[in-house]
Amino acid sequence: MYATPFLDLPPLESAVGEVALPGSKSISNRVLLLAALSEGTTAVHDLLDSDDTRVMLDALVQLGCGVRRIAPGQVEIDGLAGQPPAVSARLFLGNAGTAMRPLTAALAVLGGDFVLEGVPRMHERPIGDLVDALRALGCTIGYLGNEGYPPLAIGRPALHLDAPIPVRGDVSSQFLTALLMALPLVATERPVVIEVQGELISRPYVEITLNLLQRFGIAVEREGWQRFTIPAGSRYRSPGKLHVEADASSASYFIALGAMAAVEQPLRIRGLGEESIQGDIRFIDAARQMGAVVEGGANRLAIRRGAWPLKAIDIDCNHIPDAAMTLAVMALFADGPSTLRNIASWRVKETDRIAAMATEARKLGATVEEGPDWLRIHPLPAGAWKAATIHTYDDHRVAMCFSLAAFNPDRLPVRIEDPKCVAKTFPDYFETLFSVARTATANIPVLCIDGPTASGKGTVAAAVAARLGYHFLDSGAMYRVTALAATRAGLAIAPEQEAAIAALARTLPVRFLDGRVLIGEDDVTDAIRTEEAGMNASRVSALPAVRDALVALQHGFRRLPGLVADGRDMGTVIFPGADLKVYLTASAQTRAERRHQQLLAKGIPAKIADLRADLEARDLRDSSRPVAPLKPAQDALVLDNSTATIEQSVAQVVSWWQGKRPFGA
Ligand SMILES: Nc1ncnc2c1ncn2[C@@H]1O[C@H](COP(=O)(O)OP(=O)(O)O)[C@@H](O)[C@H]1O
Ligand SMILES: Nc1ccn([C@H]2C[C@H](O)[C@@H](COP(=O)(O)OP(=O)(O)O)O2)c(=O)n1
Repeated sequence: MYATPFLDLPPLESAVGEVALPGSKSISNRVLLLAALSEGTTAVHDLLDSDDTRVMLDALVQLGCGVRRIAPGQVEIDGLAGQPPAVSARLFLGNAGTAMRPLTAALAVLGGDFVLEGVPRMHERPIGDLVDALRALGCTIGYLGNEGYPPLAIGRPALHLDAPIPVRGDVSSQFLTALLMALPLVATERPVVIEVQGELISRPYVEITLNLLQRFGIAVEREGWQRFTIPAGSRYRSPGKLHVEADASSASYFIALGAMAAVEQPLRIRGLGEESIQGDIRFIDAARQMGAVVEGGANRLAIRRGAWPLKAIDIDCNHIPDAAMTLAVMALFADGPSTLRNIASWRVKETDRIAAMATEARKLGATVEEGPDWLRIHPLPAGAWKAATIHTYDDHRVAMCFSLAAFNPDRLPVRIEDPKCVAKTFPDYFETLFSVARTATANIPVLCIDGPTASGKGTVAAAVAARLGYHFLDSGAMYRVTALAATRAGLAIAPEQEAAIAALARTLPVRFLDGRVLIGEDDVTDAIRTEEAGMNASRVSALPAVRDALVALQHGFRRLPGLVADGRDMGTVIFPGADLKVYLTASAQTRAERRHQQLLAKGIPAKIADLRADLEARDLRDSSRPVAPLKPAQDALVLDNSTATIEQSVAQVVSWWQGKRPFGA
């Protein structure tokens, strides 16, 4: 997951390969609650691991369920067997509507002493229609903040279930889902009837609910979409084991990606097929209408580009409310204006999604019209795109949708603010995108920090990489590893052995893993950091054939979404076209003192004067060698940080970087 303030997506050109998607959010949270309400233990497989499922699991633990995390994506839940949980509890449900609504209904019907609350945005998402329906059947629910919104206080009910229970269906189908999951708990002696008032929106989500209720032993009778009867004698029973399908809404981004960018070979999705029980699978039909070629199997999809530009679409999105947001970005690549209708529910989601999609698409240069429950997006022709900073409103879908704008024909990067908001349903969304997206190497940004030893290059470069979410190349480590391997192989570090050392360097099984450096399985992280290893690295680095041998390895670090590289010749030789080159330096005395501190911290005694003499010798060798000597690139910005702190140095480099980006202030 990218926990950076923003993530810059370089211009992307095509997509190929296969993705495995996280489990469905809708199915995951329903299954967790049903398992909690059932008799018996349920083993849930392929469960989505995200913010929303985490708050649900935490709530279930607080309510007294046995929850065992067996492996990533696998939990076992010991059900409460329909008994009221013994404890009173204060449940924090984040911004998870799929936890707030069903838990409100279930706990209100079971009764107890509960408070249900969430993040500030959750307290702006209406729940009054559900509360009204629950109060009408005798539940005790109070508002602790604003009337009609969480947080809620739940007490003990005096239920009367003889008359049909009315619930509004035109704001959110989650209210009906919540009642359908709660009322089997009290339909023991008599049937319970729910009547939907108004047109029921998002029916496919209700179908998921009915399908899962069936799996847990409850056969709801349905008359049209107006009347639902939960039969007398209903009792939740665990199905034992249950697999969660991959999330069809998450799949929409990759279906769109295939439609836009899988030109020669299809993009493949695992864990989801056309027969999915999730309504958002019908996004496939919309994508096909826009020109995508989609082939589906039982548990897989393959998508590639058909019509290009995509065909404009005019569509009622009631049946695919979440996935339809993806169409709004696809519409930028269409052959005419596209209209998305019947999307009033977007206004009360994680954010006002109609406003958000319109505002952010306009930043890209698009013309967008919006109404109370519709959105019309005009295509953006080549030459008219702008490099935009996309605000994401703590809404995972806004972030994921707009990542597709990186495929713009003008080859402009797209900045996504607060990329970690995708954690709500798809924590590794961007990593997954980068695993299948392709672009010319020249499009991948590189930032070089060169300079003499102990100037702080490594420290500053690693911090800048972390700040930007970029990869980090410590090129000095490659010379250090080569020198160590040569010494261990009994080779003298001298010109006579140049060819042999170069051959060794070319086939060296070196790996960089979470800050550790490995040769094969051998962890050499500490062994390459000694002063002697540094001096040997300097010697080995003066051999031209060795430098040659390490070029490809260094170029290999230039991967999406970008690279920060530190060394001696990053800006002059290895990445001469880098977007930003910094030459970091400090006085010899300051650098000797820094090394001294560094060694002391490791418990290695040293004299500052000796260290200074050594580093001056190393500076001289590194800068006087004929091949790739240490010197500032012609277009490098020089930063002497003798009197600056690490944080100030990092801030300066990041500020220079921002100045090079096309996003404006
Ligand atoms: N202003 C500063 N900028 C960068 N590093 C500093 C600064 N002040 C002290 N240091 C310390 O200097 C030491 C050398 O930094 P390092 O990144 O290893 O240098 P290099 O990679 O250039 O050899 C580290 O212990 C680092 O924490
Ligand atoms: N891009 C690079 C990086 C390092 N080297 C050589 C020269 C250096 O003295 C050694 C060790 O580099 P390293 O960056 O690890 O050393 P310091 O941390 O600056 O002491 O490798 C190089 O020639 N080219």
